[in-house]
Amino acid sequence: MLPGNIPVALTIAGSDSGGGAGIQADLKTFAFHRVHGTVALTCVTAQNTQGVTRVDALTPEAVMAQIEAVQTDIGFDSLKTGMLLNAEIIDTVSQAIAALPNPKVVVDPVMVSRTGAILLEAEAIAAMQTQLIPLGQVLTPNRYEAEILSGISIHSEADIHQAAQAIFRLGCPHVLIKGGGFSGELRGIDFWYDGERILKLQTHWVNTPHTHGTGCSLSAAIAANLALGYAPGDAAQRAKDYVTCALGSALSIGQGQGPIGHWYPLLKQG
Ligand SMILES: Nc1ncnc2c1ncn2[C@@H]1O[C@H](COP(=O)(O)OP(=O)(O)O)[C@@H](O)[C@H]1O
Ligand SMILES: Cc1ncc(COP(=O)(O)O)c(N)n1
Repeated sequence: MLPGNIPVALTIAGSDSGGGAGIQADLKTFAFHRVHGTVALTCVTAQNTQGVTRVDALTPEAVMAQIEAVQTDIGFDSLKTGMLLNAEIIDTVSQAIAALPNPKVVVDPVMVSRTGAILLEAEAIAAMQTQLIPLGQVLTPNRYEAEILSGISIHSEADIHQAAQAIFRLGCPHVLIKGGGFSGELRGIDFWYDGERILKLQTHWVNTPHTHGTGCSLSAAIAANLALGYAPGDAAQRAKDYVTCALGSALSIGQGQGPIGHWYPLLKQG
């Protein structure tokens, strides 16, 4: 048995049968941070490296029961939300989070998969904006999600700054706009805004088509680092480093976009 307190994180997200994104990415990320991962599953996707062929939602009651089961026995130091699919699940998850005493919450506002599948119903976007986002400590939209949440179409660094400020006004104190969808010199640069300063989180661009699960893994790594006790800004920088390394070991499996390789630290040990 390990001594001391084991850090625990909870992911409230969907399942990806291909093992690249969703709770599968989250649990791998937690494990590689030596954080015990727990789960409240919101939906099951039939998914592979090429696309999503079916989505089945769990009931909001089933989602709430999972959160309560973890909370009343194991507890958790941080949580992240991923694919929530519909307004009813967002409502339930928001109620559960609002009842927590001192939550460290990362909201990944998952809307569309890399392969173009809808992962959040259009009528649920308002619930995401008004109910869930104000409860988060860190919010991690990609380019598309930042455009939807801010109403600003992003073509330049000035647009990113404007979007970050507009999203900040939704009520989450740290906004990280992710740069996987940017082009030119903005490619791969993430923008961190805390209401005062905009910081660039920059590593290097990895030239691979196998990027499935980068966003899920980034938000899970932020949650893991929050569970480990890091401050939000440090947690974000460490998460960015983690995802960059995992992209460098991405897996060429399936016919489409393979997942990032979480076990790069083991490969390094030989
Ligand atoms: N090819 C790449 N090389 C380096 N970093 C990348 C690459 N693609 C995405 N990233 C990084 O992965 C993280 C997830 O970003 P992004 O792909 O924009 O999110 P999502 O998966 O939600 O669409 C960000 O830190 C982004 O900068
Ligand atoms: C269950 C689930 N959750 C999240 C994503 C987004 O990940 P990506 O942007 O890499 O497709 C996904 N494809 N599936």
